[in-house]
Amino acid sequence: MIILDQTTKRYQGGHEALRSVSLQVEKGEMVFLTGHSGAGKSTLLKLITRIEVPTSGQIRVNGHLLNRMPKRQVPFYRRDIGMVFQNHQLLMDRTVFDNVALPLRVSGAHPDDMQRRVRAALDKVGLLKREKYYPQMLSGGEQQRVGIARAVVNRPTILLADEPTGNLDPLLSREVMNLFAEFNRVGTTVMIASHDLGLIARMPYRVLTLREGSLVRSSAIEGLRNG
Ligand SMILES: Nc1ncnc2c1ncn2[C@@H]1O[C@H](COP(=O)(O)OP(=O)(O)OP(=O)(O)O)[C@@H](O)[C@H]1O
Repeated sequence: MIILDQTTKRYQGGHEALRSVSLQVEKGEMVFLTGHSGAGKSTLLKLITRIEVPTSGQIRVNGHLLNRMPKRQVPFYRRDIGMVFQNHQLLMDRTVFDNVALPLRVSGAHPDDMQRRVRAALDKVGLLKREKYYPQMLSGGEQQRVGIARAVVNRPTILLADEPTGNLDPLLSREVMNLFAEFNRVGTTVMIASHDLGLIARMPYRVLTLREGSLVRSSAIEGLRNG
């Protein structure tokens, strides 16, 4: 579960990226996070991954109070969170297998275990036959799916994505969103920051909307659908 309680984030220089945001995402829920460019979506995801810390207010994730988490505990905490980026941030000189294996190498997994888990993750995103390919040999949609496999290889309970369909055409965007929905169906909590209102409106999930750092709406999307 993700809980923000009157969370404010002011960056150095004084810009208030988030203003007293309170929200709760239930365990096993899938939500979209939307808002204009600069509204604070990435900042919110960075607070949840503990890349940034709030200036005031609290964040609690899976029972951990992030404000008070000692630095040495952060890598362990992050193993339970998968992160997907718009530009997927794959290593272009490594194979698909090695890219997906990266988080397991960092956490010191046993080689046998690594192989099994990388293949399981690639299987889930439909890329089992591409493990020996290099990223540039794949389409944009496939590259994004490698990024998703890497994010889930540690079997995180929370999956976060920052504009994961930003570079994809509508069909591939839909495929990628459906993939997130599949991970959600088996129990993963999913939060996706996205500008793609058309796509979001077609999916049955709660939408959190930020405007200039404030949460302006947290609702089901009936209005959007009917409108
Ligand atoms: N490290 C930083 N230092 C100072 N200001 C920052 C920093 N990171 C973000 N900001 C500012 O905070 C505000 C919110 O940024 P953020 O990246 O969270 O927005 P966003 O909603 O994700 O935008 P986009 O959709 O364009 O990615 C912006 O005004 C941005 O310029």
